[in-house]
Amino acid sequence: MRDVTRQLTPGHPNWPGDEPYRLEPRLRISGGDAVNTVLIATSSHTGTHVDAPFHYDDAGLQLHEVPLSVWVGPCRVLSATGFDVVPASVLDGAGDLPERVLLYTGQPARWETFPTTFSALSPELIRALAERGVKLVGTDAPSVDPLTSKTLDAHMACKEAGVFILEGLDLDGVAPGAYELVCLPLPLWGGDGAPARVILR
Ligand SMILES: N[C@@H](CC(=O)c1ccccc1NC=O)C(=O)O
Ligand SMILES: [Zn+2]
Ligand SMILES: [Zn+2]
Repeated sequence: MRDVTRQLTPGHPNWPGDEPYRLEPRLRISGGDAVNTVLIATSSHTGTHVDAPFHYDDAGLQLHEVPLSVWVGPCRVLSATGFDVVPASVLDGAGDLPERVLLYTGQPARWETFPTTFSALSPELIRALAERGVKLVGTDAPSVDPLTSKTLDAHMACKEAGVFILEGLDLDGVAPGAYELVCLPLPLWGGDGAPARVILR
């Protein structure tokens, strides 16, 4: 079993301008309360997280409308390092693919700062995955589109092809191959996405 989740730490690098993860103390035993509690604050797109289609499509499914079966089941890890934009040719010779494909683009296990230059996925790759029956694409990069994209071409290709998105994985040192993916997003009603705990086994 391998945990491929980025640990959320206070100040975890975030999409520029977005809300960082933090815990704001509410009740404190040290202050005379019976228990400790916190307010959990974070963007829905911090660290390892899923996108619900509503993130990039007003008419798309919100998180509670996406079946858990999307996120759990057979998957393949493919290596796709060294690209600005990952081309469809990374699937050459990959054979039959399961419904979930995770791409290692070379991101390190820990982000000290937000990686502003990362590998995006090409719309052609998204379409080629969908043609092979893939329903979920995952990446170790913070997004499937480049940081400065205004048109979100890969997200739009996912919308058109019905491919769900998992972002911000830690795939450093994971051997390419076949696994079972267990990705459990927080059950946030109405969410456009959510942090997820993700393991491979
Ligand atoms: N596409 C990125 C997030 C993203 O685009 C974003 C996240 C927070 C605030 C603004 C964002 N994009 C704005 O154009 C993602 O899915 O994680
Ligand atoms: Zn996201
Ligand atoms: Zn996204």
